[in-house]
Amino acid sequence: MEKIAASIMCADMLNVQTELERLEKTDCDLLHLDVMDGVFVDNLALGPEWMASVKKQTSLPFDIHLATEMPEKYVEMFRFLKPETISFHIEAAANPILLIHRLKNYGIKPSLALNPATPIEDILPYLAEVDQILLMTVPTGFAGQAFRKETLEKLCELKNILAQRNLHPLIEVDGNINTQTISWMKEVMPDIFVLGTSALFQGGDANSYQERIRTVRQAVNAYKSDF
Ligand SMILES: O=C(CO)[C@H](O)[C@H](O)COP(=O)(O)O
Repeated sequence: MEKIAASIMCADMLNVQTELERLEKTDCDLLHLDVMDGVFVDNLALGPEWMASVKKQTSLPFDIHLATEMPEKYVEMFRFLKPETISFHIEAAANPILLIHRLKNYGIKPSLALNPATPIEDILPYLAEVDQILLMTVPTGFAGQAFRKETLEKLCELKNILAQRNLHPLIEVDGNINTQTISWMKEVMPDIFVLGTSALFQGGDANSYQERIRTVRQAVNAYKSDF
């Protein structure tokens, strides 16, 4: 079954404990945590001490996205949190294969993050080595951006390549994911949907998180059954 991840950088940062309690009451599968270094992207987000406090308040597995230069350094900084997955950007890694193997040795699933501007060819040599591919559907860095429609072609191409090579890393999509943008993916359904401001944390009644997640799941199931 497809998984839902909640992107915590989009939550109400002045009420994180309450936000986590609300998420605990939903059937969300993962907590997506973006690390931004102000260099790889023009934004700063989420440090290890803060994540350690979050970990004490939630049972949701961590899905960390390193939107950073030098992911090798950040893997060392964040591995004590025992995340399920760490995604890093191929262009930022000094030696991707070494980092993939190091993550595996640490018991963390390696994932490659792909920005809309990064060609798919850049990750092809590593597809057989990773558990996940984080396909960014907006340029990494900021919540609340518009969906980049050209990433749909990339999703399609990636699915085809994986099928041709009989490889099965999970495909995670992140950036303006909601029922409308999911409808555009119906022919090439990804495996994990990261929900941020667009489908989950936008204003309104925060008690309806479960309802919003249910709506997304229903959309995924409905579009899947169309194909
Ligand atoms: O990766 C991110 C930003 O780079 C966020 O996880 C993502 O943008 C959240 O979703 P939304 O676009 O709906 O705010």
